[in-house]
Amino acid sequence: MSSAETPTPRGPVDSSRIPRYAGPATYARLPRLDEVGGRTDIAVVGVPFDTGVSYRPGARFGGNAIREASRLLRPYNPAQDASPFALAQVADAGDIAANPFNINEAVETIEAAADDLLGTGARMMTLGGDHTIALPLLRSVAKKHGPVALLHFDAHLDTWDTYFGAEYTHGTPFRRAVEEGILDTEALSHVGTRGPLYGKQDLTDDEKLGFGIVTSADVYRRGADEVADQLRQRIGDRPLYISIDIDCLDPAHAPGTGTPEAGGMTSRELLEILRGLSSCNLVSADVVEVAPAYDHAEITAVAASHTAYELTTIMSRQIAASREETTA
Ligand SMILES: N=C(N)NCCCC(=O)O
Ligand SMILES: [Zn+2]
Ligand SMILES: [Zn+2]
Repeated sequence: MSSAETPTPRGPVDSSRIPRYAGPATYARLPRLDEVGGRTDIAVVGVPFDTGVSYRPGARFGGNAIREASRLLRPYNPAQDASPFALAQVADAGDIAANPFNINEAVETIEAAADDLLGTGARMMTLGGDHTIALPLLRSVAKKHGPVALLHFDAHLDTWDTYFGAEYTHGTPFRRAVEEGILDTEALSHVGTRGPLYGKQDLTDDEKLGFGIVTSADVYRRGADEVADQLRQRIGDRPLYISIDIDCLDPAHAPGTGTPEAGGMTSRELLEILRGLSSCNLVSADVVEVAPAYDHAEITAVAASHTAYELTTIMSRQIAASREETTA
């Protein structure tokens, strides 16, 4: 497509004219999908679903809490020297309506809705919801790209087998994904892992599935830059999916979550690692497990809104770069 045919993206509401606290919240005050003709380069979509949790519920309210907390985001991202909402069209695609009383049906609904969005050519920036939703999202992404590299930021492994006999839960999505062959097992990493496990076997099982682990202590000792370099080398130019459980952060940085664990990363470390991955081929991403009932002063929702902002910036820079390549 020539640049003449590329419409100028419609950006966020101008906060110097309409106070940022006015009006209904979309992510970053961006237009809704219907306001940009149903087509967008990046679709920010909520998944208000938390039937898969093993402890505190409430992540069903996470997406809207992140939208509310994102009102203060500004259009230029100095850390990546980019204006993400000008480089590509980013729009808020609303919520996927998943059945709260039937996990299997919800998983199917989420996959079908993701198929529709990805089918339009959009990349997805999903706001959860509990971590169960990563499985149907990965299924859909793999239909489009083949098995993808996965970076999984989380206190937890989420590669357990079942809970109370249920195979789709927030503790099991990545075991299911490996079993289903939708992940590229040469490039799977957990980042921010910590906390008690059921037994040592959890680690053996996880390693057998193909995962490497960067613990939160590793991040502290080695620093964000070195960790990002190492991850980038492992990922190479593979299509990459990033799944961020906000409980990768220390409860001091993200109290509003369902299964908090002490000793986590700071939000500065998380944002810096993501910035260090800006050259990766990020095809879609999620930020999950924000449970606003346990939040204070929007600490968690603000961290999540900035996390999604860095991810969106990575994607929009790549979209702009590949557009330039095809017009050159
Ligand atoms: N994905 C999250 N947040 N937590 C998984 C914890 C599973 C457990 O209760 O053992
Ligand atoms: Zn977790
Ligand atoms: Zn998780």
